[in-house]
Amino acid sequence: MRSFYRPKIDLQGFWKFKIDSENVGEKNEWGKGLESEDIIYVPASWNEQNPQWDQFSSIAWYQKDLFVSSYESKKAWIVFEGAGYITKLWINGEYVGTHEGSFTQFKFPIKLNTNEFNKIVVKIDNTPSPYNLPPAKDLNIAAFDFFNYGGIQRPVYIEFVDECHVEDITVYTKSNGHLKVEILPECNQKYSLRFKLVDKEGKVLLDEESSNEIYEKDVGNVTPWSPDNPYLYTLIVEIYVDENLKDSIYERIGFRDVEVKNGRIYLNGKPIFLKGFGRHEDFPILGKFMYGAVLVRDFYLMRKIGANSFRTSHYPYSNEHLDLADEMGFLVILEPPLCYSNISRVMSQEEIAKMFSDIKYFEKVKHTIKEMIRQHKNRPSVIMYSVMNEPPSDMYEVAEFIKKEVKFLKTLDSSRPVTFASHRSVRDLALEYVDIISLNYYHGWYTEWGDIDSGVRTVAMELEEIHKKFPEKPIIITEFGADAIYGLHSDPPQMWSEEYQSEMIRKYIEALRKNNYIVGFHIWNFADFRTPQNPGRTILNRKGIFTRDRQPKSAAKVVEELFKNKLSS
Ligand SMILES: Cc1cc(=O)oc2cc(O[C@@H]3O[C@H](C(=O)O)[C@@H](O)[C@H](O)[C@H]3O)ccc12
Repeated sequence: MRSFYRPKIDLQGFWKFKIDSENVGEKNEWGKGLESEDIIYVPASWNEQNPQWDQFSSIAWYQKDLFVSSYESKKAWIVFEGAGYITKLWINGEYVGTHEGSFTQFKFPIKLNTNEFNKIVVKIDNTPSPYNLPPAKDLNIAAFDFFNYGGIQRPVYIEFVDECHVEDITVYTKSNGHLKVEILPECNQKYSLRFKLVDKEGKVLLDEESSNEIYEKDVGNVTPWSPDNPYLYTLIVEIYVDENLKDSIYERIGFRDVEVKNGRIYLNGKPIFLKGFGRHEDFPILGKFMYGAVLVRDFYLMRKIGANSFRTSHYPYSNEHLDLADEMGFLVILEPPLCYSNISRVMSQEEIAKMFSDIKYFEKVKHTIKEMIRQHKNRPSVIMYSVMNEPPSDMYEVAEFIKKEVKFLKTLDSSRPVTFASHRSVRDLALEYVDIISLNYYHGWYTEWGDIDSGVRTVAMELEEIHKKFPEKPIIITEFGADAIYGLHSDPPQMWSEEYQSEMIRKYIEALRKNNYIVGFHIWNFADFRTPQNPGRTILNRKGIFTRDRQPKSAAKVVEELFKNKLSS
């Protein structure tokens, strides 16, 4: 939800910074102000801004001093689009609140002093823990294969609103022009609402008043949203008291339907085939902040190659990231920060069973999923949810957790299909709980290494077995790929060479595309990205078909040919 109307102070820029390795800041009342000469830029992860902070994954403090002249009778809140892992806030020495989780937006109501400087002090605790989402033991022993960047990593700003305002809206659309909007107003006075729908050319299609918090309308002849024509409308909701405008918010919406039937995924009544990538938010020096220009380059590269889709592996991406998916017509599988690929490095089997049976852990997961859906539910690009990545779901306790999680998610949003990315193949006990089966395969890399043909045969056999068991469910290959060091060549193709990566991707797609129950291929990964240090990684995971600075490896041409000529749309 965005607004052209609410006054806003962007807190992007240089902040005071102080490392607190011993966690003494709270005891010494650093919330009242920091003594430090260190400077940091927001938004961006702290790690690569100074080599001394690179391997630092503990506690650090930020401070911004802000002169506020006046903000009349408005309410103020501070919005963090993403910071963490644990964020604590003080304003002028007063503790305000705490938030857990790095990848979802949150806000705190705040009181600012006028005609003087206000001290905004933030404590970030990015200490890895097995109970974090996602779990880790330390910087290099994590259940996930991406670097544990920390800090205020996404935009942060102060927004001013009237006491009477729109707190949230939920939008449902259909490709035939049906529109339903649920409003959550916060207002102690008698109010009225106004709904406006404006098309791309600026033509006002609707302008209606209503006192009802549910607004439903057949708009009529709309242009549906699709990857070929990602047509967006602007929906504006205004709230009035005695004819006086109190708040105005907007959403960019698309009219589209998603359905799973007859073993396929349908968008606006037509079967779709997903061609794309698992991605990461990762860029040199910025860490987990994706600068808008980098996103634009990424999306043009994906478009050039013929991709139409990606998964937000392995956490919900930033607002700007998904704004661009809406604007440029990419189909998104939205995933919460639940990634368990290497969980056995972090905890024992008994500990895993205990964690997944723990009601407190489930409550934490529910809370994060709620935040993720609230933030991204109105996006036309989001066509399905992946509830987690690579859980050890050959264990009964984990499969039961997934069953509960899927059920919970559907109570929040039943309009989109649900999946999870499995790497347990035929041994997975949770495939029955999802609408679409998603499988990650690395035969030819982690197993049958050096022998792509044998790897592909194994995958083909396992797929047949899974399809026989669930003949009605569409299957997406959500991960497959091989590391390639840019500039390393080998004839014949050998592991880590550009040729091996190209061959692996080509052979997987050529062999498996014949199975008509497969409805998508996502290559792992779009670009190289930073990982924890371990003997299997050379600072980066090199499975990108682009380098970390977005230059193409040989595989990029191969993928373009496959996506454009060998796979249907
Ligand atoms: C050691 C290992 C074996 C295996 O068969 O699969 C596998 C998968 C792993 O994680 C997933 O794959 C990507 C990768 O390894 O390149 C990760 O980057 C991704 O986040 C994971 O979904 C890790 C290790 C193994």
